[in-house]
Amino acid sequence: MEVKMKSLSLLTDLYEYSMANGFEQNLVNDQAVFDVFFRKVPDDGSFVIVAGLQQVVEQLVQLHFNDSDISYFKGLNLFDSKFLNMLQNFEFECRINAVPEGTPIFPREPLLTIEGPLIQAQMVETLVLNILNHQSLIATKSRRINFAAQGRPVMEFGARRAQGPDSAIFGARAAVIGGCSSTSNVYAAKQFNIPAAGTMAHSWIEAFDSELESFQQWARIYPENTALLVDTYNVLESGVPNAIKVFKELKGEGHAPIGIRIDSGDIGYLTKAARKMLDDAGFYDAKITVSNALDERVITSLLQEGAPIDNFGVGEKLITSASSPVLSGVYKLAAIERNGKVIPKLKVSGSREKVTLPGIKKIYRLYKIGSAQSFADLIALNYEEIGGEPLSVIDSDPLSVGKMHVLRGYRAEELLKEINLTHFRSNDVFKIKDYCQTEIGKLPDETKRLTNPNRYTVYMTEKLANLQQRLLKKSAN
Ligand SMILES: Nc1ncnc2c1ncn2[C@@H]1O[C@H](COP(=O)(O)OP(=O)(O)OP(=O)(O)O)[C@@H](O)[C@H]1O
Ligand SMILES: O=P(O)(O)OC[C@H]1O[C@H](OP(=O)(O)OP(=O)(O)O)[C@H](O)[C@@H]1O
Ligand SMILES: O=C(O)c1cccnc1
Repeated sequence: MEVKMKSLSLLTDLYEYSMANGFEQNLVNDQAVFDVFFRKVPDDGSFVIVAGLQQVVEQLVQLHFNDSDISYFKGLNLFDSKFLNMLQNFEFECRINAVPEGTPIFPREPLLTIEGPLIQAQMVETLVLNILNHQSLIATKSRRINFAAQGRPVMEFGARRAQGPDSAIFGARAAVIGGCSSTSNVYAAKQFNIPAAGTMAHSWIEAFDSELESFQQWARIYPENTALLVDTYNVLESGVPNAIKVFKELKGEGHAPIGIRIDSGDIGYLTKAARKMLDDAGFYDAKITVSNALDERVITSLLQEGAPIDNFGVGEKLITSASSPVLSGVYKLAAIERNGKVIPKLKVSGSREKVTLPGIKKIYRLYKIGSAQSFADLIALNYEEIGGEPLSVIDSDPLSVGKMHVLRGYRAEELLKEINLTHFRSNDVFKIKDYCQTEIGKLPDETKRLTNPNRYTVYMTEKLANLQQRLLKKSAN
């Protein structure tokens, strides 16, 4: 049985409840639509891999407030008794549309929308962002690291250096969505049905009187799983020769060794020399695993210099997204529904980049007819017919020149899907990983490279652009 995340109803910023309490007294019957989107991709990449929807849904459907929560709220002396009564009998009534986990998504596109009573939709902002921002950040980092590894398996090794237990557990899940093949984190492996993997620590080797004896004892206990850590004393003079001795003994007993792990020093030089030694001894199939503060930059450099590496173990730089540790996904009001009328909302800001896209929207991935490769995305108002031709669109990037284009001969695939909250079944993480790889496969190659990727165009329809302009003008009056 799958273990669920603990209830996090109070994982919120106080102001969500201060506003909700105020809305209860003012706009109690208003419905709202909020969009989750981000403006900047970590590591200057071109897309984010969305992850965390399963945990968002688990949290929202079980959102409730027990007696101790209510008495805590009472003690704050901020909230009206009507509001506290509502919390006591709380049932989440909002509808959610979201892109499936594993979808690559671009700046300004709503990747999740929440529609329902204003009070409720406001209350869940912090929790929704907390979950989506974390898992999407790590899935995005994992995609980069796995892209650099060019298909070689990457084991997630980060539990000891993650920022606390939840980052380790949900980070491991996100790392698999982004491309990792296994995790050393046993809790995450059990919870999410991920293969648990690992080798040994230096302490195993140090604990014995000699390196050779430590290897022999390991081989005796795990004859079918002998990956020996060869860098405790001296990789080429001691570690690899001792590993070869043990592999020969194992071979005599009919077992095939797994290989070696190198965790320090010049990995390029050491793996080449170790590969030669293993091959000279006839152990062509013994795999070389490396670790030590690896990330996409180091992995790219190692593979460029021809390092014969079969597997990577990646911890701290992945689980903390060390080189770019923030995904600033935001939660913005797109519309209010009052007395059956939809009123689009816009946040105007000093910076053009921060002006929001008003109204209830849908997003589409666009393909030329007959092509499996997408050329752009499109943000449209929810009542627009997309797929008919021709369609007037404009680049949604606030820094673009703002020229209108006419799209012809395209196919549009809608990305936001309504989530059935009562019968939501999350996919297996490996299914999500496969889906992620398929979806990335549909994007232009230039958008995927690690350095200076080409910006992928996200259009908005003329109608949406006009609405934004109209509201901007109105706000200036
Ligand atoms: N040939 C290489 N090309 C690029 N980066 C490398 C190469 N070999 C190792 N590295 C990376 O360089 C960094 C070296 O870090 P550091 O100096 O801490 O390692 P170290 O010398 O093995 O020390 P320690 O034993 O403390 O880990 C690591 O991130 C490692 O993965
Ligand atoms: O470098 P990372 O990408 O985070 O990968 C995980 C690191 O954790 C271990 O080191 P540690 O020194 O904690 O323990 P050890 O004695 O097993 O090497 C392992 O040997 C890796 O170096
Ligand atoms: O199993 C391993 O080799 C491992 C696990 C966690 C961290 N470093 C290495």
